[in-house]
Amino acid sequence: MKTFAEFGLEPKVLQAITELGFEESTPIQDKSIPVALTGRDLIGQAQTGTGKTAAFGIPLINKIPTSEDRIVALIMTPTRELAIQVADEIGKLTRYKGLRSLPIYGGQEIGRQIRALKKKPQIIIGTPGRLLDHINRKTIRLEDVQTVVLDEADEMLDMGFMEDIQSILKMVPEERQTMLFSATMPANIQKLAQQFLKDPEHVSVIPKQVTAPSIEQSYIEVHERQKFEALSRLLDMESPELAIIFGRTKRRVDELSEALQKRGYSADGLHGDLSQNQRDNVMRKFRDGSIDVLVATDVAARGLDVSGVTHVINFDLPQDPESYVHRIGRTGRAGKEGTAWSFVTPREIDHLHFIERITRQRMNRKPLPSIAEAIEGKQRVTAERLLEIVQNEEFSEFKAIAIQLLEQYDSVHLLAAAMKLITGEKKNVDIELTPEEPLRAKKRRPDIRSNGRPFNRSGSGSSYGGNRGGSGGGGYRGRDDRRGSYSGGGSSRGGYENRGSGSYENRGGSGGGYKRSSEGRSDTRRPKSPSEDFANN
Ligand SMILES: Nc1ncnc2c1ncn2[C@@H]1O[C@H](COP(=O)(O)OP(=O)(O)OP(=O)(O)O)[C@@H](O)[C@H]1O
Ligand SMILES: [Mg+2]
Repeated sequence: MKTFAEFGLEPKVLQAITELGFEESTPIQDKSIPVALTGRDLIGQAQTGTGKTAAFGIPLINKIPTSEDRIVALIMTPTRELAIQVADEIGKLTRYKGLRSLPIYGGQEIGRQIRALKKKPQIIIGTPGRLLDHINRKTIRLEDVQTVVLDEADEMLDMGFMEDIQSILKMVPEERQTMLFSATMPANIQKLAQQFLKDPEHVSVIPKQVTAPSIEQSYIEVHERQKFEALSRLLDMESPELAIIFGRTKRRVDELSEALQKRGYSADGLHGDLSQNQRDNVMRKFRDGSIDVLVATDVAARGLDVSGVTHVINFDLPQDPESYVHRIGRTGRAGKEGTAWSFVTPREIDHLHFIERITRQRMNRKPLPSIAEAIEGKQRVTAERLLEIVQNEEFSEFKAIAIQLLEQYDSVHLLAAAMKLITGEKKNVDIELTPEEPLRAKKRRPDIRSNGRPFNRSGSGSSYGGNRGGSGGGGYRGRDDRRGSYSGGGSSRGGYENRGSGSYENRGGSGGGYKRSSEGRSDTRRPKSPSEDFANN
Protein backbone atom coordinates (compact mmCIF):
# COMPACT_ATOMS: atom_id res chain seq x y z
CA MET A 1 0.00 0.00 0.00
CA LYS A 2 1.06 3.53 -0.59
CA THR A 3 1.08 6.52 1.64
CA PHE A 4 -1.11 9.29 0.32
CA ALA A 5 1.92 11.53 -0.12
CA GLU A 6 3.01 9.33 -3.03
CA PHE A 7 0.08 10.36 -5.20
CA GLY A 8 1.38 13.88 -5.60
CA LEU A 9 -1.70 15.47 -4.06
CA GLU A 10 -1.98 19.07 -2.99
CA PRO A 11 -0.67 19.66 0.55
CA LYS A 12 -4.08 20.89 1.74
CA VAL A 13 -5.77 17.74 0.55
CA LEU A 14 -3.06 15.64 2.16
CA GLN A 15 -3.50 17.50 5.40
CA ALA A 16 -7.21 16.68 5.43
CA ILE A 17 -6.50 13.01 4.72
CA THR A 18 -4.05 12.89 7.60
CA GLU A 19 -6.62 14.49 9.86
CA LEU A 20 -9.11 11.77 8.94
CA GLY A 21 -6.56 9.30 10.26
CA PHE A 22 -5.92 7.53 6.96
CA GLU A 23 -2.32 6.38 7.06
CA GLU A 24 -2.11 4.22 3.98
CA SER A 25 -4.29 4.00 0.94
CA THR A 26 -6.60 1.01 0.59
CA PRO A 27 -6.19 -1.22 -2.49
CA ILE A 28 -9.00 0.48 -4.43
CA GLN A 29 -7.58 3.90 -3.57
CA ASP A 30 -4.16 2.74 -4.58
CA LYS A 31 -5.38 1.74 -7.99
CA SER A 32 -7.98 4.33 -8.76
CA ILE A 33 -6.49 7.57 -7.46
CA PRO A 34 -3.63 7.65 -10.01
CA VAL A 35 -6.03 6.81 -12.86
CA ALA A 36 -8.62 9.35 -11.72
CA LEU A 37 -5.94 12.02 -11.42
CA THR A 38 -5.20 11.65 -15.14
CA GLY A 39 -8.81 12.59 -15.87
CA ARG A 40 -9.76 9.25 -17.38
CA ASP A 41 -13.18 7.68 -17.04
CA LEU A 42 -13.21 4.93 -14.50
CA ILE A 43 -15.26 1.99 -13.30
CA GLY A 44 -14.25 1.11 -9.76
CA GLN A 45 -15.24 -2.04 -7.96
CA ALA A 46 -14.08 -3.14 -4.53
CA GLN A 47 -15.58 -4.82 -1.52
CA THR A 48 -17.83 -3.00 0.90
CA GLY A 49 -16.13 -0.80 3.44
CA THR A 50 -12.82 -0.48 1.57
CA GLY A 51 -12.80 3.26 1.01
CA LYS A 52 -14.40 3.80 -2.37
CA THR A 53 -15.72 7.20 -1.29
CA ALA A 54 -12.23 8.60 -0.79
CA ALA A 55 -11.09 6.75 -3.92
CA PHE A 56 -13.24 9.06 -6.02
CA GLY A 57 -13.44 11.94 -3.54
CA ILE A 58 -9.74 12.65 -3.23
CA PRO A 59 -8.91 13.03 -6.93
CA LEU A 60 -12.13 14.96 -7.50
CA ILE A 61 -11.28 17.46 -4.78
CA ASN A 62 -7.65 17.67 -5.78
CA LYS A 63 -8.45 18.99 -9.23
CA ILE A 64 -10.91 21.76 -8.34
CA PRO A 65 -9.31 25.20 -8.06
CA THR A 66 -10.20 27.06 -4.87
CA SER A 67 -11.18 30.12 -6.89
CA GLU A 68 -13.91 28.17 -8.70
CA ASP A 69 -17.43 29.45 -8.10
CA ARG A 70 -19.49 27.22 -10.38
CA ILE A 71 -20.77 23.67 -9.86
CA VAL A 72 -17.95 21.62 -11.35
CA ALA A 73 -18.49 18.23 -9.73
CA LEU A 74 -21.60 16.12 -9.34
CA ILE A 75 -21.89 12.96 -7.26
CA MET A 76 -25.08 10.90 -7.44
CA THR A 77 -26.18 8.38 -4.83
CA PRO A 78 -29.26 6.15 -4.65
CA THR A 79 -30.47 7.19 -1.20
CA ARG A 80 -30.74 10.33 0.84
CA GLU A 81 -28.82 8.98 3.80
CA LEU A 82 -25.95 8.09 1.52
CA ALA A 83 -25.98 11.55 -0.08
CA ILE A 84 -25.70 13.10 3.37
CA GLN A 85 -22.91 10.75 4.39
CA VAL A 86 -20.88 11.20 1.21
CA ALA A 87 -21.30 14.98 1.49
CA ASP A 88 -20.01 14.73 5.02
CA GLU A 89 -16.90 12.84 3.96
CA ILE A 90 -16.29 15.19 1.03
CA GLY A 91 -16.71 18.07 3.46
CA LYS A 92 -13.99 16.64 5.68
CA LEU A 93 -11.67 16.10 2.76
CA THR A 94 -12.09 19.68 1.52
CA ARG A 95 -11.63 21.14 4.94
CA TYR A 96 -8.27 22.80 4.38
CA LYS A 97 -8.74 23.45 0.74
CA GLY A 98 -11.90 25.35 1.55
CA LEU A 99 -14.16 24.07 -1.21
CA ARG A 100 -17.91 24.11 -0.74
CA SER A 101 -19.99 20.95 -1.09
CA LEU A 102 -23.72 20.50 -0.67
CA PRO A 103 -26.03 17.50 -0.37
CA ILE A 104 -29.26 17.79 -2.37
CA TYR A 105 -31.92 15.21 -1.65
CA GLY A 106 -35.65 14.67 -1.51
CA GLY A 107 -37.62 15.25 1.64
CA GLN A 108 -35.67 18.31 2.64
CA GLU A 109 -37.30 21.70 2.20
CA ILE A 110 -36.40 22.92 -1.24
CA GLY A 111 -36.23 26.58 -0.21
CA ARG A 112 -33.48 25.73 2.19
CA GLN A 113 -31.55 24.00 -0.56
CA ILE A 114 -32.03 26.95 -2.88
CA ARG A 115 -30.60 29.29 -0.25
CA ALA A 116 -27.63 26.98 0.26
CA LEU A 117 -27.06 26.84 -3.50
CA LYS A 118 -26.66 30.65 -3.52
CA LYS A 119 -23.41 30.15 -1.62
CA LYS A 120 -22.01 28.70 -4.83
CA PRO A 121 -20.91 25.21 -3.93
CA GLN A 122 -18.49 23.60 -6.35
CA ILE A 123 -19.49 20.04 -5.46
CA ILE A 124 -23.07 18.73 -5.37
CA ILE A 125 -23.91 15.35 -3.89
CA GLY A 126 -27.46 14.36 -4.67
CA THR A 127 -30.16 11.83 -5.30
CA PRO A 128 -31.44 11.80 -8.90
CA GLY A 129 -35.07 12.85 -8.31
CA ARG A 130 -34.38 16.01 -6.35
CA LEU A 131 -31.47 16.91 -8.60
CA LEU A 132 -33.81 16.86 -11.60
CA ASP A 133 -36.24 19.01 -9.70
CA HIS A 134 -33.55 21.67 -9.20
CA ILE A 135 -32.41 21.37 -12.79
CA ASN A 136 -35.98 22.00 -14.00
CA ARG A 137 -36.30 25.00 -11.69
CA LYS A 138 -32.94 26.17 -12.95
CA THR A 139 -31.66 26.40 -9.42
CA ILE A 140 -28.93 23.95 -10.39
CA ARG A 141 -27.03 24.33 -13.65
CA LEU A 142 -24.73 21.61 -14.76
CA GLU A 143 -23.16 23.22 -17.81
CA ASP A 144 -19.79 23.66 -16.09
CA VAL A 145 -19.58 20.23 -14.54
CA GLN A 146 -16.28 18.49 -15.27
CA THR A 147 -16.56 15.44 -13.04
CA VAL A 148 -19.50 13.10 -12.48
CA VAL A 149 -19.50 10.20 -10.03
CA LEU A 150 -22.22 7.57 -9.81
CA ASP A 151 -21.84 5.91 -6.43
CA GLU A 152 -23.69 2.59 -6.17
CA ALA A 153 -24.37 2.86 -9.89
CA ASP A 154 -25.96 -0.59 -10.14
CA GLU A 155 -28.43 0.19 -7.39
CA MET A 156 -29.52 3.39 -9.09
CA LEU A 157 -30.32 1.35 -12.17
CA ASP A 158 -32.12 -1.26 -10.15
CA MET A 159 -34.25 1.41 -8.57
CA GLY A 160 -35.35 2.60 -11.97
CA PHE A 161 -33.29 5.78 -12.06
CA MET A 162 -31.89 5.14 -15.55
CA GLU A 163 -34.08 7.77 -17.18
CA ASP A 164 -33.43 10.33 -14.50
CA ILE A 165 -29.71 9.76 -14.80
CA GLN A 166 -29.94 10.07 -18.56
CA SER A 167 -31.79 13.36 -18.28
CA ILE A 168 -29.30 14.69 -15.76
CA LEU A 169 -26.25 13.66 -17.74
CA LYS A 170 -27.66 15.30 -20.86
CA MET A 171 -27.18 18.60 -19.05
CA VAL A 172 -23.53 17.89 -18.33
CA PRO A 173 -20.92 18.71 -21.00
CA GLU A 174 -19.59 15.72 -22.89
CA GLU A 175 -16.06 16.80 -22.10
CA ARG A 176 -16.00 15.50 -18.58
CA GLN A 177 -14.70 12.74 -16.40
CA THR A 178 -17.24 10.11 -15.36
CA MET A 179 -16.68 7.50 -12.69
CA LEU A 180 -18.87 4.59 -11.54
CA PHE A 181 -18.31 2.91 -8.20
CA SER A 182 -19.89 -0.05 -6.45
CA ALA A 183 -19.01 -3.29 -4.66
CA THR A 184 -21.16 -5.13 -7.18
CA MET A 185 -21.22 -4.71 -10.94
CA PRO A 186 -24.03 -6.73 -12.43
CA ALA A 187 -24.22 -7.01 -16.18
CA ASN A 188 -26.76 -4.23 -16.66
CA ILE A 189 -24.11 -1.72 -15.67
CA GLN A 190 -22.64 -2.18 -19.12
CA LYS A 191 -25.52 -0.34 -20.68
CA LEU A 192 -24.92 2.63 -18.45
CA ALA A 193 -21.18 2.50 -18.98
CA GLN A 194 -21.48 2.30 -22.75
CA GLN A 195 -23.80 5.23 -22.81
CA PHE A 196 -22.03 7.56 -20.46
CA LEU A 197 -18.39 6.61 -20.16
CA LYS A 198 -15.58 7.05 -22.64
CA ASP A 199 -13.07 4.28 -22.83
CA PRO A 200 -13.18 3.70 -19.11
CA GLU A 201 -10.42 2.08 -17.15
CA HIS A 202 -11.69 -0.82 -15.07
CA VAL A 203 -10.26 -0.77 -11.63
CA SER A 204 -11.31 -3.82 -9.75
CA VAL A 205 -10.12 -5.04 -6.41
CA ILE A 206 -12.25 -8.06 -5.86
CA PRO A 207 -10.80 -11.30 -4.59
CA LYS A 208 -12.65 -14.53 -5.10
CA GLN A 209 -15.50 -13.49 -2.84
CA VAL A 210 -17.25 -10.25 -3.36
CA THR A 211 -18.18 -10.13 0.31
CA ALA A 212 -15.62 -8.56 2.61
CA PRO A 213 -13.34 -11.22 4.13
CA SER A 214 -13.53 -9.77 7.61
CA ILE A 215 -17.20 -10.67 7.99
CA GLU A 216 -18.07 -13.96 9.61
CA GLN A 217 -21.24 -15.24 7.96
CA SER A 218 -23.73 -17.62 9.57
CA TYR A 219 -27.32 -18.63 9.15
CA ILE A 220 -29.99 -20.13 11.36
CA GLU A 221 -32.84 -22.18 10.02
CA VAL A 222 -36.06 -21.01 11.66
CA HIS A 223 -39.74 -21.09 10.95
CA GLU A 224 -41.30 -17.78 10.18
CA ARG A 225 -43.15 -17.73 13.49
CA GLN A 226 -39.99 -18.46 15.48
CA LYS A 227 -38.05 -15.59 14.01
CA PHE A 228 -38.71 -13.03 16.68
CA GLU A 229 -37.77 -15.33 19.52
CA ALA A 230 -34.66 -16.32 17.59
CA LEU A 231 -33.79 -12.66 17.13
CA SER A 232 -34.15 -11.77 20.73
CA ARG A 233 -32.06 -14.74 21.84
CA LEU A 234 -29.44 -13.91 19.23
CA LEU A 235 -29.25 -10.29 20.35
CA ASP A 236 -28.89 -11.41 23.97
CA MET A 237 -26.30 -14.03 23.16
CA GLU A 238 -24.20 -11.81 20.95
CA SER A 239 -24.77 -8.46 22.64
CA PRO A 240 -23.77 -6.38 19.62
CA GLU A 241 -22.27 -2.99 20.09
CA LEU A 242 -24.43 -1.71 17.23
CA ALA A 243 -26.57 -3.92 15.02
CA ILE A 244 -28.53 -3.43 11.81
CA ILE A 245 -31.46 -5.75 11.27
CA PHE A 246 -32.86 -5.96 7.77
CA GLY A 247 -36.51 -6.71 7.17
CA ARG A 248 -38.16 -7.25 3.82
CA THR A 249 -40.92 -4.67 3.93
CA LYS A 250 -41.78 -1.40 5.59
CA ARG A 251 -44.52 -3.08 7.58
CA ARG A 252 -42.03 -5.62 8.77
CA VAL A 253 -39.63 -2.92 9.87
CA ASP A 254 -42.35 -1.05 11.75
CA GLU A 255 -43.60 -4.15 13.51
CA LEU A 256 -40.16 -5.40 14.32
CA SER A 257 -38.80 -2.18 15.74
CA GLU A 258 -41.91 -1.75 17.86
CA ALA A 259 -41.67 -5.35 19.08
CA LEU A 260 -38.02 -4.90 20.00
CA GLN A 261 -38.81 -1.74 21.92
CA LYS A 262 -41.56 -3.55 23.82
CA ARG A 263 -39.08 -6.22 24.81
CA GLY A 264 -36.76 -3.57 26.15
CA TYR A 265 -34.22 -3.24 23.34
CA SER A 266 -33.05 0.17 22.29
CA ALA A 267 -34.18 -0.02 18.68
CA ASP A 268 -35.72 2.12 15.98
CA GLY A 269 -36.79 1.67 12.37
CA LEU A 270 -35.76 3.22 9.05
CA HIS A 271 -37.65 2.99 5.76
CA GLY A 272 -38.84 5.08 2.89
CA ASP A 273 -42.29 5.92 4.23
CA LEU A 274 -40.97 7.90 7.17
CA SER A 275 -40.63 11.64 6.87
CA GLN A 276 -37.13 12.87 6.19
CA ASN A 277 -37.08 14.33 9.67
CA GLN A 278 -37.81 10.95 11.17
CA ARG A 279 -35.21 9.32 8.94
CA ASP A 280 -32.59 11.88 9.96
CA ASN A 281 -33.45 11.43 13.61
CA VAL A 282 -33.12 7.67 13.50
CA MET A 283 -29.78 7.86 11.70
CA ARG A 284 -28.51 10.46 14.16
CA LYS A 285 -29.51 8.32 17.13
CA PHE A 286 -27.87 5.28 15.59
CA ARG A 287 -24.68 7.14 14.75
CA ASP A 288 -24.34 8.63 18.21
CA GLY A 289 -25.21 5.36 19.93
CA SER A 290 -28.44 6.47 21.60
CA ILE A 291 -30.03 3.44 19.98
CA ASP A 292 -28.08 0.27 19.38
CA VAL A 293 -30.35 -1.55 16.99
CA LEU A 294 -31.36 -0.12 13.64
CA VAL A 295 -34.14 -2.03 11.92
CA ALA A 296 -34.28 -1.16 8.24
CA THR A 297 -35.38 -2.06 4.75
CA ASP A 298 -32.84 -2.15 1.95
CA VAL A 299 -32.85 1.65 2.08
CA ALA A 300 -29.97 1.17 4.54
CA ALA A 301 -28.24 -1.58 2.58
CA ARG A 302 -26.01 0.56 0.42
CA GLY A 303 -23.00 2.57 1.31
CA LEU A 304 -23.86 3.53 4.88
CA ASP A 305 -20.79 3.70 7.06
CA VAL A 306 -21.50 3.71 10.78
CA SER A 307 -18.56 2.86 12.95
CA GLY A 308 -19.28 0.39 15.70
CA VAL A 309 -21.69 -1.77 13.72
CA THR A 310 -20.57 -5.20 14.85
CA HIS A 311 -23.58 -7.18 13.63
CA VAL A 312 -25.86 -7.36 10.63
CA ILE A 313 -28.88 -9.63 10.91
CA ASN A 314 -31.02 -10.57 7.94
CA PHE A 315 -34.30 -11.12 9.71
CA ASP A 316 -35.64 -11.82 6.23
CA LEU A 317 -33.37 -13.03 3.47
CA PRO A 318 -32.84 -10.51 0.71
CA GLN A 319 -34.04 -11.30 -2.77
CA ASP A 320 -30.81 -10.56 -4.58
CA PRO A 321 -27.30 -11.73 -3.86
CA GLU A 322 -26.21 -8.13 -4.46
CA SER A 323 -28.46 -6.97 -1.73
CA TYR A 324 -27.00 -9.61 0.58
CA VAL A 325 -23.48 -8.43 -0.18
CA HIS A 326 -24.31 -4.81 0.54
CA ARG A 327 -26.41 -5.48 3.62
CA ILE A 328 -23.77 -7.51 5.39
CA GLY A 329 -21.19 -4.99 4.24
CA ARG A 330 -22.55 -2.53 6.80
CA THR A 331 -20.26 -4.34 9.22
CA GLY A 332 -16.65 -5.46 8.85
CA ARG A 333 -15.63 -2.09 7.42
CA ALA A 334 -12.21 -0.50 7.17
CA GLY A 335 -10.49 -3.72 8.16
CA LYS A 336 -12.60 -4.27 11.28
CA GLU A 337 -14.24 -7.57 12.10
CA GLY A 338 -17.95 -8.05 11.64
CA THR A 339 -20.57 -10.72 12.09
CA ALA A 340 -23.51 -11.40 9.81
CA TRP A 341 -26.45 -13.67 10.60
CA SER A 342 -29.29 -14.65 8.32
CA PHE A 343 -32.58 -16.26 9.25
CA VAL A 344 -33.75 -18.78 6.71
CA THR A 345 -37.11 -20.50 6.72
CA PRO A 346 -37.08 -24.15 5.60
CA ARG A 347 -38.62 -23.22 2.27
CA GLU A 348 -35.93 -20.66 1.62
CA ILE A 349 -32.94 -22.94 1.97
CA ASP A 350 -32.53 -23.16 -1.79
CA HIS A 351 -32.53 -19.42 -2.01
CA LEU A 352 -29.81 -19.26 0.61
CA HIS A 353 -27.69 -21.70 -1.35
CA PHE A 354 -28.27 -19.60 -4.43
CA ILE A 355 -26.89 -16.57 -2.60
CA GLU A 356 -23.94 -18.64 -1.40
CA ARG A 357 -23.20 -19.76 -4.93
CA ILE A 358 -23.32 -16.33 -6.43
CA THR A 359 -21.26 -14.74 -3.70
CA ARG A 360 -18.95 -17.75 -3.58
CA GLN A 361 -19.05 -17.73 0.12
CA ARG A 362 -20.46 -20.43 2.28
CA MET A 363 -22.28 -19.44 5.43
CA ASN A 364 -21.91 -21.44 8.63
CA ARG A 365 -25.00 -23.20 9.75
CA LYS A 366 -25.69 -22.47 13.40
CA PRO A 367 -28.37 -23.77 15.75
CA LEU A 368 -31.02 -21.53 17.21
CA PRO A 369 -29.42 -19.95 20.29
CA SER A 370 -30.72 -21.64 23.42
CA ILE A 371 -32.31 -19.78 26.29
CA ALA A 372 -29.26 -20.65 28.36
CA GLU A 373 -26.95 -19.07 25.77
CA ALA A 374 -29.12 -15.98 25.68
CA ILE A 375 -29.00 -15.65 29.45
CA GLU A 376 -25.29 -16.27 29.51
CA GLY A 377 -24.82 -13.52 26.96
CA LYS A 378 -26.74 -11.05 29.05
CA GLN A 379 -24.84 -12.01 32.17
CA ARG A 380 -21.58 -11.53 30.35
CA VAL A 381 -22.58 -8.00 29.42
CA THR A 382 -23.57 -7.28 33.01
CA ALA A 383 -20.24 -8.58 34.25
CA GLU A 384 -18.43 -6.41 31.70
CA ARG A 385 -20.37 -3.33 32.76
CA LEU A 386 -19.60 -4.08 36.38
CA LEU A 387 -15.88 -4.54 35.77
CA GLU A 388 -15.80 -1.39 33.69
CA ILE A 389 -17.04 0.51 36.75
CA VAL A 390 -14.66 -1.30 39.07
CA GLN A 391 -11.72 -0.40 36.85
CA ASN A 392 -12.58 3.05 35.63
CA GLU A 393 -15.05 4.78 37.86
CA GLU A 394 -15.31 6.37 41.24
CA PHE A 395 -17.75 4.62 43.61
CA SER A 396 -16.39 5.35 47.08
CA GLU A 397 -19.75 6.69 48.23
CA PHE A 398 -21.11 3.13 47.98
CA LYS A 399 -18.36 1.55 50.04
CA ALA A 400 -19.87 2.07 53.48
CA ILE A 401 -23.11 0.34 52.54
CA ALA A 402 -21.15 -2.42 50.82
CA ILE A 403 -19.22 -3.12 54.00
CA GLN A 404 -22.42 -3.12 56.03
CA LEU A 405 -24.10 -5.59 53.66
CA LEU A 406 -21.09 -7.85 53.62
CA GLU A 407 -21.22 -8.12 57.39
CA GLN A 408 -24.67 -9.62 57.09
CA TYR A 409 -24.62 -11.57 53.83
CA ASP A 410 -22.40 -13.81 51.82
CA SER A 411 -20.46 -11.95 49.11
CA VAL A 412 -21.47 -14.33 46.30
CA HIS A 413 -25.12 -13.92 47.19
CA LEU A 414 -24.81 -10.19 47.22
CA LEU A 415 -22.98 -9.93 43.95
CA ALA A 416 -25.39 -12.31 42.22
CA ALA A 417 -28.34 -10.25 43.42
CA ALA A 418 -26.71 -7.04 42.25
CA MET A 419 -26.10 -8.59 38.85
CA LYS A 420 -29.69 -9.66 38.63
CA LEU A 421 -30.69 -6.10 39.31
CA ILE A 422 -28.40 -4.66 36.65
CA THR A 423 -29.34 -7.24 34.03
CA GLY A 424 -33.03 -6.53 34.45
CA GLU A 425 -35.82 -8.90 33.72
CA LYS A 426 -36.78 -9.57 30.18
CA LYS A 427 -40.10 -7.95 29.54
CA ASN A 428 -42.53 -10.72 28.87
CA VAL A 429 -44.65 -9.20 26.18
CA ASP A 430 -46.35 -11.30 23.60
CA ILE A 431 -45.16 -10.41 20.16
CA GLU A 432 -46.96 -11.25 16.98
CA LEU A 433 -45.55 -10.23 13.63
CA THR A 434 -47.39 -10.43 10.35
CA PRO A 435 -45.76 -13.35 8.53
CA GLU A 436 -43.87 -12.70 5.32
CA GLU A 437 -44.15 -15.00 2.35
CA PRO A 438 -41.03 -17.13 1.88
CA LEU A 439 -38.76 -16.24 -0.99
CA ARG A 440 -38.45 -18.89 -3.59
CA ALA A 441 -35.27 -19.89 -5.32
CA LYS A 442 -35.01 -18.93 -8.94
CA LYS A 443 -36.77 -21.34 -11.23
CA ARG A 444 -33.83 -21.51 -13.53
CA ARG A 445 -30.73 -22.01 -11.50
CA PRO A 446 -28.05 -19.78 -12.83
CA ASP A 447 -24.76 -21.50 -13.13
CA ILE A 448 -22.17 -18.89 -12.56
CA ARG A 449 -19.47 -21.10 -13.98
CA SER A 450 -20.92 -21.37 -17.42
CA ASN A 451 -21.29 -17.77 -18.27
CA GLY A 452 -17.90 -16.35 -17.73
CA ARG A 453 -17.24 -12.91 -19.03
CA PRO A 454 -14.33 -11.57 -17.12
CA PHE A 455 -14.07 -7.89 -16.59
CA ASN A 456 -11.08 -6.21 -17.98
CA ARG A 457 -8.91 -5.59 -15.07
CA SER A 458 -7.08 -2.47 -14.25
CA GLY A 459 -4.20 -2.13 -16.60
CA SER A 460 -5.79 -3.84 -19.53
CA GLY A 461 -7.23 -0.47 -20.26
CA SER A 462 -10.16 -1.15 -22.45
CA SER A 463 -13.85 -1.25 -22.09
CA TYR A 464 -16.44 -3.91 -21.68
CA GLY A 465 -17.29 -6.27 -24.39
CA GLY A 466 -13.96 -7.61 -25.48
CA ASN A 467 -12.04 -10.26 -23.71
CA ARG A 468 -14.76 -12.78 -23.24
CA GLY A 469 -13.73 -15.75 -21.25
CA GLY A 470 -14.76 -19.25 -21.98
CA SER A 471 -16.64 -21.36 -19.59
CA GLY A 472 -15.49 -23.39 -16.67
CA GLY A 473 -13.20 -22.59 -13.84
CA GLY A 474 -13.77 -20.22 -11.02
CA GLY A 475 -16.57 -22.11 -9.40
CA TYR A 476 -17.57 -21.94 -5.82
CA ARG A 477 -14.84 -23.22 -3.61
CA GLY A 478 -15.98 -22.75 -0.11
CA ARG A 479 -14.81 -20.48 2.59
CA ASP A 480 -11.35 -21.78 3.22
CA ASP A 481 -10.21 -20.60 -0.08
CA ARG A 482 -10.13 -16.95 0.76
CA ARG A 483 -7.61 -14.84 -0.93
CA GLY A 484 -6.54 -11.28 -0.62
CA SER A 485 -7.87 -9.12 2.10
CA TYR A 486 -8.39 -5.50 2.79
CA SER A 487 -5.81 -5.47 5.48
CA GLY A 488 -3.27 -6.28 2.90
CA GLY A 489 -2.53 -9.97 3.12
CA GLY A 490 -1.18 -11.14 -0.18
CA SER A 491 -0.33 -9.11 -3.18
CA SER A 492 -3.08 -7.69 -5.21
CA ARG A 493 -2.19 -9.64 -8.28
CA GLY A 494 -2.25 -12.99 -6.63
CA GLY A 495 -5.14 -12.06 -4.45
CA TYR A 496 -7.46 -10.15 -6.60
CA GLU A 497 -6.91 -10.75 -10.19
CA ASN A 498 -6.42 -14.38 -10.94
CA ARG A 499 -9.92 -15.54 -10.82
CA GLY A 500 -11.16 -17.91 -13.37
CA SER A 501 -13.97 -16.94 -15.59
CA GLY A 502 -17.50 -16.93 -14.39
CA SER A 503 -16.97 -14.36 -11.76
CA TYR A 504 -19.68 -12.84 -9.75
CA GLU A 505 -19.90 -9.52 -11.44
CA ASN A 506 -20.04 -10.89 -14.91
CA ARG A 507 -23.27 -12.69 -14.88
CA GLY A 508 -26.02 -11.91 -17.25
CA GLY A 509 -25.67 -11.84 -20.95
CA SER A 510 -27.28 -14.72 -22.68
CA GLY A 511 -28.28 -18.02 -21.24
CA GLY A 512 -28.16 -19.36 -17.76
CA GLY A 513 -26.73 -16.31 -16.10
CA TYR A 514 -28.16 -14.65 -13.10
CA LYS A 515 -30.41 -12.08 -14.62
CA ARG A 516 -31.93 -9.00 -13.25
CA SER A 517 -34.76 -8.74 -15.68
CA SER A 518 -38.24 -9.14 -14.27
CA GLU A 519 -38.67 -12.60 -15.72
CA GLY A 520 -35.72 -13.77 -13.71
CA ARG A 521 -37.12 -12.58 -10.46
CA SER A 522 -39.22 -14.54 -8.10
CA ASP A 523 -42.77 -13.38 -8.11
CA THR A 524 -42.69 -12.66 -4.44
CA ARG A 525 -40.27 -9.85 -5.06
CA ARG A 526 -41.63 -6.52 -4.16
CA PRO A 527 -41.06 -3.98 -6.85
CA LYS A 528 -38.23 -1.71 -6.04
CA SER A 529 -38.74 1.64 -7.57
CA PRO A 530 -38.30 5.21 -6.55
CA SER A 531 -41.92 5.22 -5.52
CA GLU A 532 -41.38 2.30 -3.22
CA ASP A 533 -38.81 2.33 -0.53
CA PHE A 534 -36.93 5.31 -1.65
CA ALA A 535 -39.91 7.54 -2.18
CA ASN A 536 -39.42 11.07 -3.42
CA ASN A 537 -35.77 11.07 -4.00
N1 LIG B 1 -7.10 4.79 3.57
C1 LIG B 1 -7.92 4.60 4.60
N2 LIG B 1 -7.46 4.24 5.81
C2 LIG B 1 -8.30 4.03 6.84
N3 LIG B 1 -9.63 4.15 6.77
C3 LIG B 1 -10.16 4.49 5.59
C4 LIG B 1 -9.35 4.72 4.45
N4 LIG B 1 -10.15 5.06 3.42
C5 LIG B 1 -11.41 5.02 3.90
N5 LIG B 1 -11.42 4.69 5.20
C6 LIG B 1 -12.61 4.54 6.06
O1 LIG B 1 -13.21 3.31 5.74
C7 LIG B 1 -14.60 3.37 5.92
C8 LIG B 1 -15.32 2.81 4.70
O2 LIG B 1 -15.14 3.66 3.60
P1 LIG B 1 -16.27 3.85 2.49
O3 LIG B 1 -17.57 4.18 3.12
O4 LIG B 1 -15.73 4.78 1.49
O5 LIG B 1 -16.35 2.37 1.90
P2 LIG B 1 -16.98 1.86 0.53
O6 LIG B 1 -15.91 1.10 -0.16
O7 LIG B 1 -17.59 3.00 -0.19
O8 LIG B 1 -18.07 0.83 1.05
P3 LIG B 1 -19.54 0.51 0.47
O9 LIG B 1 -19.34 -0.46 -0.66
O10 LIG B 1 -20.25 -0.13 1.61
O11 LIG B 1 -20.13 1.79 0.03
C9 LIG B 1 -14.94 4.81 6.20
O12 LIG B 1 -15.18 4.97 7.58
C10 LIG B 1 -13.71 5.55 5.78
O13 LIG B 1 -13.53 6.74 6.50
MG1 LIG C 1 -19.49 3.54 -0.68
